[in-house]
Amino acid sequence: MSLLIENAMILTMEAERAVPMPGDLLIEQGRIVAVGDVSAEDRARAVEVIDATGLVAMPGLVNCHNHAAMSILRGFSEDLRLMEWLSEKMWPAEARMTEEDVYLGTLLATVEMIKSGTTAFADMYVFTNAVAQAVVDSGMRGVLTRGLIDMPEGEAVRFQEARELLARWNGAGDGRISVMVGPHGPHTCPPAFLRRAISLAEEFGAPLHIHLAETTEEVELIRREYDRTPTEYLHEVGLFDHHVVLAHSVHLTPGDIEILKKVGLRGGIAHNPISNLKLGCGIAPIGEFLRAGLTVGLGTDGPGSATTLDMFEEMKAAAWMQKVKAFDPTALQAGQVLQMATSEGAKVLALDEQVGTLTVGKQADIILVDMRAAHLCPPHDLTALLAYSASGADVHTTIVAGKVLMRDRQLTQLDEQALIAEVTARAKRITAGI
Ligand SMILES: CSC[C@H]1O[C@@H](n2cnc3c(O)ncnc32)[C@H](O)[C@@H]1O
Ligand SMILES: [Zn+2]
Repeated sequence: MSLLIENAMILTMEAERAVPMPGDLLIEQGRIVAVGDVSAEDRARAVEVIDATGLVAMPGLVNCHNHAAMSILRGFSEDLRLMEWLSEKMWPAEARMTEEDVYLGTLLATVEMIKSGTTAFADMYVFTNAVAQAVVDSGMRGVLTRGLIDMPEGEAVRFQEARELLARWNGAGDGRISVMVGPHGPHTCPPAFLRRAISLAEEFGAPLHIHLAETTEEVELIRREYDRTPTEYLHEVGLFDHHVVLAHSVHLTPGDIEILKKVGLRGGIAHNPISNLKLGCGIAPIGEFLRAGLTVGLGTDGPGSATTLDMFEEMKAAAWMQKVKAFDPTALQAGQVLQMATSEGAKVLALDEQVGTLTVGKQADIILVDMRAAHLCPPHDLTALLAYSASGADVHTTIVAGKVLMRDRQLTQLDEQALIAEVTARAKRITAGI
């Protein structure tokens, strides 16, 4: 099966200052086999042709941190501090959620992501068989973890689910699913618990994904408990000997950044600017991370804290926040946030051999963005327009592993209205009285 995308402006994202070039893309067996000039002979083999006149073809966006099923809790509880929001609202609601709720919530989130140009996402949640099944059914690419929190009861069950995710789902969905180990965070994972999670990762040769230094409360708590910063704590327990995704990392000190630099951190930071804004967490020191040579990707966080899963909004917020933090409009530029949302995000999630750039041999995770709109005119600088002026609603077509999941804004696999009705009905039961 081969798919030809012709007459596109192609942004390969192979370099920060990549310049869009006119041309075609040929996809065979789910992979990119030609970029730019496609020979007449190759064109003739195409079974399906998409005319991309007026559209930019670029790598699908990579969301490095999500709790997708929380779409079922979106808008249920707002304007609270993180610890209060989690312990008084989210965790009681999650305790009522069934496997089917998680499946449908995740599937609804995939609709939103596909419609706004995300092709791969990292997730941390519970009932992960259901999360994985939703990823398979959606056609998206997922990097999944079973979130592990130290609680008085059920530790064996949580670790059993994490183990099952690793053993059963890694590589599933024709290789679209990969699995990491997900200790939730420094304040929810004491040392022995964290070591158990690391051992599990070592057993399966899997990377890890964890929240880090999201709030000043967390920093104070870890200081009181261990007389360390959260980063020092994780370092001492041995987390940084592995490929690790560090979500948030808002309150890292220069010493913490030095630690990550010294260990030659494999993986990187999943920066969630809108969630950090909305929860009043602060502004992560992205400029310092980049100067230290760390890899930084973008994420939304869960739909409860992020409001939407639109990665175009995250690109804007990331740039604006760094500019205002530094009082410097040259801080974090358009090309950099586009890289964070594509090629750099793929590195953070250990997906860079497969996706993140439009390169021959990589998986065909591609989006077409419709530039034929008043807010995307005139085309002086397509990179700046994509980073600062476009939104998820401008995504015309979304392709994962060569399969078209949305064509001309019509979903090909999922029934959005049916999912909305199902999730709306379930949300009432979950949140009643909390
Ligand atoms: C045990 S699965 C993951 C767990 O994380 C919770 N969560 C959602 N958003 C955040 C956030 O911003 N910081 C920390 N934890 C978060 C979610 O409710 C799940 O319980
Ligand atoms: Zn999170």
